[in-house]
Amino acid sequence: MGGTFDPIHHGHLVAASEVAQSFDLDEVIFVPTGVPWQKAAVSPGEHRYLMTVIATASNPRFTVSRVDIERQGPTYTIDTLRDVHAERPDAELFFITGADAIAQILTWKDVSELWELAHFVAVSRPGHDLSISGLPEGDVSLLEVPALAISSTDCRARVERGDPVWYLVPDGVVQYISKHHLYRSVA
Ligand SMILES: Nc1ncnc2c1ncn2[C@@H]1O[C@H](COP(=O)(O)OP(=O)(O)OP(=O)(O)O)[C@@H](O)[C@H]1O
Ligand SMILES: O=C(O)c1ccc[n+]([C@@H]2O[C@H](COP(=O)([O-])O)[C@@H](O)[C@H]2O)c1
Repeated sequence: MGGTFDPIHHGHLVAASEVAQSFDLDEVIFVPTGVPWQKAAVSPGEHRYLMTVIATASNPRFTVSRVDIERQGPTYTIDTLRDVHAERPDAELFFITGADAIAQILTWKDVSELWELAHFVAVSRPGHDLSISGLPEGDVSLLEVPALAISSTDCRARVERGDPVWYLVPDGVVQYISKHHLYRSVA
C-alpha cells in the first residue's frame, strides 16, 4: 500500500487489513512516498516512515518499505512496483489504493505499464465514488471496506488547532506527533 502517510491513520490500517483478508495476502507492505509529485509540501520522509513503522508494528503481516523514501526525485508507482518486484521476484503483487487515488490513476506515470506489475485493489472511502470507468477491469478490483471518514489532512488540521487526534491515529503516532512537534506552526 503506497501513501504519503502524513500521518498514517486508522483509515489506512483498516483498508490494508480488509484487503489482506479478502485477497488472502501473506504480507502488506506499506510504502511511504518519497516526493509525492501531485501533493504540496509534506513532512520529511523519515518522520512519515517512522510513524508508519510505529502504526504497523503490532501486526505480524504488516511491514514498511523504504524504497520510495530512498529513491531520489519524484515518487512514481511504476518505480515502487519495480523495486518491490526486485526484492521479492516470486511474489504476486497487489497495489492497494483508495477510491480517490484510483480516480486519478490515469494521470500517473507510465500508467499502461502498471497493470503488468501488479493487480490494483481500490477500496471505498467516504465522500468518493468507487468506480473504475476507463480502467482495465480485469486488472483492478473494487472492495467496500468499513467507512472511516478520516484523512491525514484533517488530522494535521486538528493538531494545528490543538484538537485531539486520539483514536483517529494509533496511540504511538499521537505520541510521536507530540514528541516531534509535527503539524504545529508554533512549536
Ligand atoms: N479513510 C480512508 N479510507 C480508505 N482509504 C483511504 C482512507 N484514507 C486514505 N486512504 C487511501 O490510502 C492511500 C494513501 O493515502 P494518503 O496517505 O494520501 O492519506 P490521505 O488521508 O488521503 O492524505 P491527505 O489528506 O494528506 O491527502 C490512498 O490510496 C488513499 O486513497
Ligand atoms: O505514479 C504516479 O505518477 C503517482 C502519482 C500520484 C500518486 N501515486 C501513488 O499513489 C499512492 C497514494 O498517493 P497519495 O499521494 O494519495 O498518498 C502513493 O503510493 C503514490 O506514490 C503515484
